Amino acid sequence: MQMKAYLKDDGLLLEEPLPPVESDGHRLFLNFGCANVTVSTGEAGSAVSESPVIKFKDILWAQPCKTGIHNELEISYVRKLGDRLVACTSVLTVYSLDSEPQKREGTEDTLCNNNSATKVSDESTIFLSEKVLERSYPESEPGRSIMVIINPHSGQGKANKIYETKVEPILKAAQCKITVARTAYSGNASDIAENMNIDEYDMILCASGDGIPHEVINGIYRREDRARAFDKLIITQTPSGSGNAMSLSCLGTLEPSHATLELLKAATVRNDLMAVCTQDADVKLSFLSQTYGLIAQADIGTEFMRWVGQERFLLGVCYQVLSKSKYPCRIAVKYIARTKTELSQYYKKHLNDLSDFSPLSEEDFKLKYADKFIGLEDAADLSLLPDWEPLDEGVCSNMGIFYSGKMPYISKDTNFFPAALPNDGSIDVVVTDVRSGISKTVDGLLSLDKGLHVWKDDVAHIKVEAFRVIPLPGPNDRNFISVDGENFKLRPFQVEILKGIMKTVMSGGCYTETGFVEQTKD
Ligand SMILES: Nc1ncnc2c1ncn2[C@@H]1O[C@H](COP(=O)(O)OP(=O)(O)OP(=O)(O)O)[C@@H](O)[C@H]1O
Repeated sequence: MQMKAYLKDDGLLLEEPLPPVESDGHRLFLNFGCANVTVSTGEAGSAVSESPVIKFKDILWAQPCKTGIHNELEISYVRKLGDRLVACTSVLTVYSLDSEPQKREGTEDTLCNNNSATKVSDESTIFLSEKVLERSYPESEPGRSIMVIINPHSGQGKANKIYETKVEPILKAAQCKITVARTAYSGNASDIAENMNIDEYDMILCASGDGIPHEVINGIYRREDRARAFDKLIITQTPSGSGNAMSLSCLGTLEPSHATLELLKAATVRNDLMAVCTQDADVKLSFLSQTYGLIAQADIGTEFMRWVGQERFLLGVCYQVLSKSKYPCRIAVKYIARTKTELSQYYKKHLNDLSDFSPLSEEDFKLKYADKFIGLEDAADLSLLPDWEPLDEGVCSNMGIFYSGKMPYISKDTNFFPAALPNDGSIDVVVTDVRSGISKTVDGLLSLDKGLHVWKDDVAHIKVEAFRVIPLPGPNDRNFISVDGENFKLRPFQVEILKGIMKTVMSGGCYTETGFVEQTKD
């Protein structure tokens, strides 16, 4: 006999709690007579069910059971096993939760009741599974068609294993149509995105670090039908690299199986992108950040230490701070909010802005300021941009960090842009001055997890529509510019916002909570 389950508002109430799930590291055991269990690999562990409810938020798929027995459904769902989620499938006899069946007569809930347990017709079984699916995907679509792009070299080379053990079992249990491509060279993800048949897919899932989403948006940007392609495809990430800002900022997790569940269930949001151009007309899109100075040195300048793992960045930051390195430059901006008070007011005003889903056109890719920079004899010449303003020369000559970004979390515990908003048409910029001294710099860096650094007096925090950075010769032998965590040739560059170009998914329809609204002053 199958386990009975009752349809409730938040999920399926089982007659008794689910039995424990156990894993020996290779196989998954679920000691449950009526359960089919997906085989998984990964770490060993066990999970005991506290609740007898399979919540809709954990349900991946529901379909009439192959046995053809009425109101028997095959339900796939995730369960917690240690820190991660595993996919399970159970056959359940589903009834509505109806302690008073007479009240429900003539309504859809007469499908079933827990007293009389009446079997329903074939049609009702289909209806029942559709109802479960509908409730399980209130903000998204079940069974999406996904192009998965894995960078086997991401992080410490574990992206393949992470995908196969933590991501794919959940996608398969959710009946997604999956095509897997593994990158064979740097730039391969761009080529895939440029040439893929967009009609076959709903989503591009980057099983990688942030380098692959960066390549994907640039591959799509090169397409002749880029407006239609950006309109059609959702771009998302399961974390597998050393930098996974997209999953942290949009899906709120660095754990690949949790990210997979989130990306299946989360709401679609339009996110701004940034166009980064140089004077020789080279335009690259960026979804995350551009940085010059301390952070770029700590990131790109420590590439030779990749074997160290994520700690290499921290080591790089410590070295830069202790050596009091400065990175002279000139910066000009087109302000949106120039003071912290203005920025707070702006943030509150735009916090609940909704995505505009009207179709994109070539107009949306038109750059407003690029032609006033490309080919300019003197990169510092602002005469063609009367609304732009140079940043303080003293600060720029003693600059420690220049960091501009779109998404709030750039890495674990680093809430660098707590005031970032997905589609408001602004770029957040943070600039520090090395004259404030090591202790203040360290104090600022220690406040990064809560995003409190932006409130420090000696940290400039502004919102802009566009900006220009001109690196100047300084005391260091080798300086770097990083765009989305990738090395960008050292030269003057200009960035402007492209509003709402990229479709992605975000838990709750917004960026991961940063705490900025609580900190804003009136
Ligand atoms: N097969 C490949 N061989 C070499 N490089 C590759 C290959 N596939 C992708 N790449 C490059 O690897 C880089 C890093 O990718 P990704 O962001 O996925 O990993 P990561 O570990 O987070 O990297 P990073 O340390 O740069 O943040 C990208 O710039 C991409 O172009």
